[in-house]
Amino acid sequence: MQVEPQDRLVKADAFSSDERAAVYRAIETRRDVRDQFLPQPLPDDVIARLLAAAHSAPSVGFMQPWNFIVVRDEDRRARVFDAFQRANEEAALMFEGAAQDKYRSLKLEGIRKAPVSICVTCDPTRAGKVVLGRTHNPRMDAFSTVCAVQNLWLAARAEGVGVGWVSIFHEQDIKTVLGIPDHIEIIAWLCLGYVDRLYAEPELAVNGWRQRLPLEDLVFSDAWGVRPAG
Ligand SMILES: Cc1cc2c(cc1C)N(C[C@H](O)[C@H](O)[C@H](O)COP(=O)(O)O)c1[nH]c(=O)[nH]c(=O)c1N2
Repeated sequence: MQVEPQDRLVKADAFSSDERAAVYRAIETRRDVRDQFLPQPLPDDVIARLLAAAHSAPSVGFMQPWNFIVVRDEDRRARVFDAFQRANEEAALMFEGAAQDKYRSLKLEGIRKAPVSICVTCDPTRAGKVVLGRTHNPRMDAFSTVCAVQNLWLAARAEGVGVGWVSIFHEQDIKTVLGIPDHIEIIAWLCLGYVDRLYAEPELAVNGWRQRLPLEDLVFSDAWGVRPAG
């Protein structure tokens, strides 16, 4: 007997209030971690769960364009740190005066302190030339990969694992260190390790770099610029 697609539907009730609270707690207390990493290694089964969470992400045309390079090797991480340092100096020079001093005072990576890093990449060729849903915006493959990163980030919060996203480097430098082919795009360098303390607010807000915008300033009603009534 043929199984019709609708026979594959399963019950989708709302979560219990405890389950909901857990989801929102992960979302609200997730932080970008630079310095709070504890030295103990992440067990393989924890890494496997985080990668499974990432791999559960939505993707355009179910393209699943991601790869995950788990980097434990200290020498490679040291070379990535060197690439960060070079780029970070270039970045500092893009700010002027007091902002440059402030920028230099910020901690913006935990590449060597975190016991493991995961480089998340996007393969634009994963599902052939024409991909359902990506026909009119090729960047949708990268957006899909970012969804995988966010899944991993939230799952990590629930596991007591901190994640720090580092993007201050020339992509080619990291490709050279990890042997990544030319056509693959690097989406994220993630530093991972157990944490027992996290900032209650984004570290950049705590350090006075930039504050969270009021949500109501960002929400429009029906058309751009139209504020919701009331
Ligand atoms: C695409 C992308 C790239 C980066 C980041 C994030 C994202 C989404 N963030 C982390 C960023 O600073 C942080 O998410 C915000 O400051 C908000 O803080 P919480 O994540 O809520 O703690 C980040 N942080 C950092 O210290 N160095 C970096 O290179 C980057 N790069």
